[in-house]
Amino acid sequence: MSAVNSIHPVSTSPAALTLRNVSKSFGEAHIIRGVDLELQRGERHAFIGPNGAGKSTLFHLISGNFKPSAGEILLGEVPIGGLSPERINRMGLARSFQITNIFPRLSVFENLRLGVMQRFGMQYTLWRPISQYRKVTALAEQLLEQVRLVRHRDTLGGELSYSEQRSLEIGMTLASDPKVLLLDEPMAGMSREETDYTAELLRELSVGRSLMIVEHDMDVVFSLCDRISVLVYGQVVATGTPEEIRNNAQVQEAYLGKEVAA
Ligand SMILES: Nc1ncnc2c1ncn2[C@@H]1O[C@H](COP(=O)(O)OP(=O)(O)OP(=O)(O)O)[C@@H](O)[C@H]1O
Repeated sequence: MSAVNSIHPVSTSPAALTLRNVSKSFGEAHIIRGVDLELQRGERHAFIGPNGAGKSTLFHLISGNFKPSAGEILLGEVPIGGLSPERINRMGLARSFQITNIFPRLSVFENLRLGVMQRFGMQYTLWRPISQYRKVTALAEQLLEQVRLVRHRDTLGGELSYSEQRSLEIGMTLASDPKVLLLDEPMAGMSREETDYTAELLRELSVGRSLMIVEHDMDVVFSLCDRISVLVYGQVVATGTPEEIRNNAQVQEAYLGKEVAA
């Protein structure tokens, strides 16, 4: 199957994230098989593909949860393949998972403040300069507004609705002020209304960053993203603009069918 390789002119090089011939095997199972990709600065890029194609595995490789069996991963111009997730996070890449990952017994504000403290490598201690405390508080307040949770400032994380919990989680992901943001199925389990709301939120929050998402909701993928890559059996079979992917007969046949043609 031939790849559609059109580079969307979102920004000039170097790319925010580069994958060169990235592969991952578990024993004899070759799950990711030579993926090449350039995520441009400011670009919103989706990975789509059938269940088991390797989308989550690819995210695990980029975020440092798995070590590549072969190939190169660069954040900007710096190789990150095989580094720890914490180190990669400090270098400017943040990731959220399919499962919501917040502290249910802390308030929304406390969750966000914890995220900001982690960014500065701060632990909970009684002794901290007041200036640092103010900075952390100000940044947490800013995040609270960005993820539109001001009215839930003092609500416990566990008492938010599901989509509000995902908004909070996105806020915590942003607490490290990442250049590259990876979101794994951010709309999973949401109603149509919640999905539309979250898509709009992501559009706002991704300004000035590069976003890579894995998402099964094709309406979101095609309206939110600048480019889409189609992963089948661990290989990128096409990369292109939504229009290019929509019109790619091989993609329609191999995976999307009527969903995209409609
Ligand atoms: N640690 C592991 N050891 C062995 N096989 C694994 C491991 N992690 C994932 N796999 C296999 O890799 C394949 C790809 O899984 P992955 O979760 O990356 O797919 P996916 O495209 O994200 O699927 P979905 O859309 O269902 O989430 C699957 O066959 C899975 O069983």
